[in-house]
Amino acid sequence: MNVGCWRRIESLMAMSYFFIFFVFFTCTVADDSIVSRFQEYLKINTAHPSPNYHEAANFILSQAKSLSLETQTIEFVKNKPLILLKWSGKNPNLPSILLNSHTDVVPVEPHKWSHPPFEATIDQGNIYARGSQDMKCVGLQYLEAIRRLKASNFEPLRTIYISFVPDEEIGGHDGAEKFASSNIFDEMNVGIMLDEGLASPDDNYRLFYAERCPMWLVIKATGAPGHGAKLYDNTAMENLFKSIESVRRFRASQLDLVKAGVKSEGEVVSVNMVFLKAGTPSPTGFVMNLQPSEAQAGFDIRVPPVADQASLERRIAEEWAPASRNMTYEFKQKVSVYDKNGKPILTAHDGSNPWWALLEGAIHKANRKFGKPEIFPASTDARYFRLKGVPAIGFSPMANTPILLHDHNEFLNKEEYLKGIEVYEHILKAFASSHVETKKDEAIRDEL
Ligand code: MET
Ligand SMILES: [Zn+2]
Ligand SMILES: [Zn+2]
Repeated sequence: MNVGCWRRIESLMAMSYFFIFFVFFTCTVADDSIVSRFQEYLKINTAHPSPNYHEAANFILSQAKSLSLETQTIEFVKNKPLILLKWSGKNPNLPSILLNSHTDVVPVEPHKWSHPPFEATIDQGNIYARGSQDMKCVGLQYLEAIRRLKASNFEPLRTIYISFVPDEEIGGHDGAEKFASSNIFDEMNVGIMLDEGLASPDDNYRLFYAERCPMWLVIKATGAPGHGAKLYDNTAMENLFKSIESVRRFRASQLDLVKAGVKSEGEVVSVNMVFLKAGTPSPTGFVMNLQPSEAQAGFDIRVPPVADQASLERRIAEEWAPASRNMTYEFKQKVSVYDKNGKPILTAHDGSNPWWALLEGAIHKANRKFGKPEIFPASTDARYFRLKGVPAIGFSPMANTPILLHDHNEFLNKEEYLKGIEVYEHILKAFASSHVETKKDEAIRDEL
């Protein structure tokens, strides 16, 4: 080989090194700005009881502007803005796609966190913040996927809406519930909606077709007050404890079904005591030689759509808070697991729902796996949309991630976040290009 030939090989090699370096450098810079935008959103403190909704709204609106999306700010209730974004499809007559996320997060106990919950610190690639899993990740991943689709000149056939709603963590009544029953929503002609799911500790994503419904129960016992030294029947405390024992027996029976592998978490009724309130306060704590005349306990109950909700209500009235034991009860939140025709609220997840196959295909295209469809063990805004007959799938692309929603030290790994964007890119491409005819959930339930 002559010298000239060597030179040419050398310069070709130098060019390819430069090219590889250039691609690597460009990707890293792009990834850094994607992660910075996520951090910016996480730093906005939208924790209850006083979420900073306006700052979150301004941030989302500025992102929407950079993506040339149409925007609408809707206040069904003053100071609780719902941001609705729109990317118009080439065929606006086809049913649209709705991507939903909530902007609020649950409160924190900051001193129990290893990193401050509203600083979005990155430690060993993990982004620590309240909302990193539940569910600011998903909201921004939708937008980042749209950014990439726009950059590749993709044009959706169907219109894509993206909603950022307030108040999910306190029941969604001033957010998704009002939105789903508004004329604005009816006019959107939504054919499929996506909402939140859960992280998965293994490498299978989790997909949800239904959810348990919350029944937040407070039971109250009354009884004659008396001397702290006297043993007698029917005290408020004794009456309450008989109920608590009964609740605990029921709880154990449900947990046993899960432990034995007979049912999954979403298929049993969960009941957890969340507060106890009793006693007569004194400047040093509580009066010790007085048996109180009232005692209360609160329970977070979650009921799967496959359970008999009416019989659970009978159990509450007859065993957990019977009038015969001087007890009363009230629900702080009670959501029916049935629709107006008495059918359980769920989204078809078999061949009758073409969206399901499109979603699974898109996840495979992104080289990811998923497990068997599940019932979401907690509650989401998806139920309001399912109630309107719209198929809804719960999905948060977080594999190989511990489940930390509502926990201390909530985090999401940076690479997992970036991977999720790619997954949504595939899903949106599949959904927005699809011509498939789809049925409303209500029609599918009628056939069941
Ligand atoms: N998503 C929250 C939860 O499951 C809020 C539900 S409101 C009834 O606890
Ligand atoms: Zn959530
Ligand atoms: Zn939550």
